[in-house]
Amino acid sequence: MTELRIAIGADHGGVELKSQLIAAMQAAGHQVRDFGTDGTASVDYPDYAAPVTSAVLAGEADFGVLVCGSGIGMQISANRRPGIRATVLHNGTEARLTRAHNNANVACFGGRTIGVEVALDALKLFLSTPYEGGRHDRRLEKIERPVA
Ligand SMILES: O=C(CO)[C@H](O)[C@H](O)[C@H](O)COP(=O)(O)O
Repeated sequence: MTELRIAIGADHGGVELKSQLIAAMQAAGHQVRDFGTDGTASVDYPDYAAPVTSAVLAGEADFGVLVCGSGIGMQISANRRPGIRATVLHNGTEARLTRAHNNANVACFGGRTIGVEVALDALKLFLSTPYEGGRHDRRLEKIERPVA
């Protein structure tokens, strides 16, 4: 697999899974930039979605990975930023499809809702599946276009 630059962040509900995802990505040869959090003290997920999505939008990271209790708060926060396409992943099929069809650039996980093996499988597929383009370009352009 090509070496990728990954920005990752989590709140307290995702910190354990974050460590496991980092270890797997580093073992696969990817370059990982960890924006925290590093402990189980209660924090606010938007504070971690912000620097990770900034790194993706600035071109400093190829992909972002965000983990909270459910993945949902991170997904909502990340998708407020134009140019970010973030998806909560529950399995490998969703990971493959959101790359192939949606050109997703941020993968979100629920540290309290997904098993580590399923998360690792989904992340591997997310990072290795290319965007298909073609008819999907038209739809992604419509997402970015202001609604009249
Ligand atoms: O945003 C979320 C819910 O959609 C995340 O799961 C958060 O991690 C969660 O809300 C944090 O909850 P806590 O009770 O403050 O630990």
